[in-house]
Amino acid sequence: MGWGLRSLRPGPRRPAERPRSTRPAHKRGRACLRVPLAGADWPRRASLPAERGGAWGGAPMEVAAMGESRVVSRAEALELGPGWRHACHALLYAPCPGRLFGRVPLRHAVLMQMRFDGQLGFPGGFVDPRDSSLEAGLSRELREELGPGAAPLSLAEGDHLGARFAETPQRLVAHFYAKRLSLEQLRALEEGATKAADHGLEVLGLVRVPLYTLRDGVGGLPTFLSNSFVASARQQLLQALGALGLVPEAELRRADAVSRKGL
Ligand SMILES: O=c1[nH]cnc2c1ncn2[C@H]1C[C@H](O)[C@@H](COP(=O)(O)OP(=O)(O)O)O1
Repeated sequence: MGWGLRSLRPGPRRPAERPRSTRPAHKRGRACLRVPLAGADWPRRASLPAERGGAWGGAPMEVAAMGESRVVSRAEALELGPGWRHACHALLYAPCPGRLFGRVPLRHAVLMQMRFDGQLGFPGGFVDPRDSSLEAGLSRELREELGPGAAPLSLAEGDHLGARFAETPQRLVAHFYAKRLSLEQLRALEEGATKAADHGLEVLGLVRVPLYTLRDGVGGLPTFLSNSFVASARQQLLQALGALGLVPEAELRRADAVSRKGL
């Protein structure tokens, strides 16, 4: 089955499955749900650029206290049929040669956003039945949340990094994309984001993720990871940083462990 409107249309939901809404009034009816994602890493893809080669290797992170979910390819996700909702979010990043305090390499600029609910997440959102494809839905959401500067980004199937689906609390597939920009493009996005329709409403501001760990072993990425993240965003961040080779995996594991122990 190819992409079709039917595959995006949510099926009937039992009232017991309906979560309490924290949505702004204008988006009520479009459910905001936590997606419990855990377990194995996203499949590696031969088509990934060389810099995406880092393998996650050992035990998966965030297994504890997570519900059941499964990895699914983009094509398989589209075969799930009616009754499944799809959400697409994207990690936008750029090489960043600068050094903090003149000595700590910044490595890359990676964008996340502070959401209306006080949690951190990636730009993106639910795909609507009227969107012609997952990527069209993602592009629409990026324009709403990042402003007109997002229009030329044109995320494509090839930028799909992975997806997971879960049956509870609602049948939802969480797709994740990554796109490498130039630092100039990323800066232009940051500057233009205050013109976005959602700015000051659903999106309170863009933030860059610190990809370094400071000398005290806590400042930087470990502290950032101790923030509150929406749904699977924290896991998506860690997996993408590893898969894209933006942070060495040993450092990622350490930052994850430190942030969990309590700072
Ligand atoms: O960054 C994210 N990573 C994974 N899942 C996310 C992220 N942000 C939100 N979500 C979840 C929460 C909801 O179940 C859906 C859609 O949420 P949202 O992006 O707020 O949707 P709209 O912009 O209102 O369309 O994904």
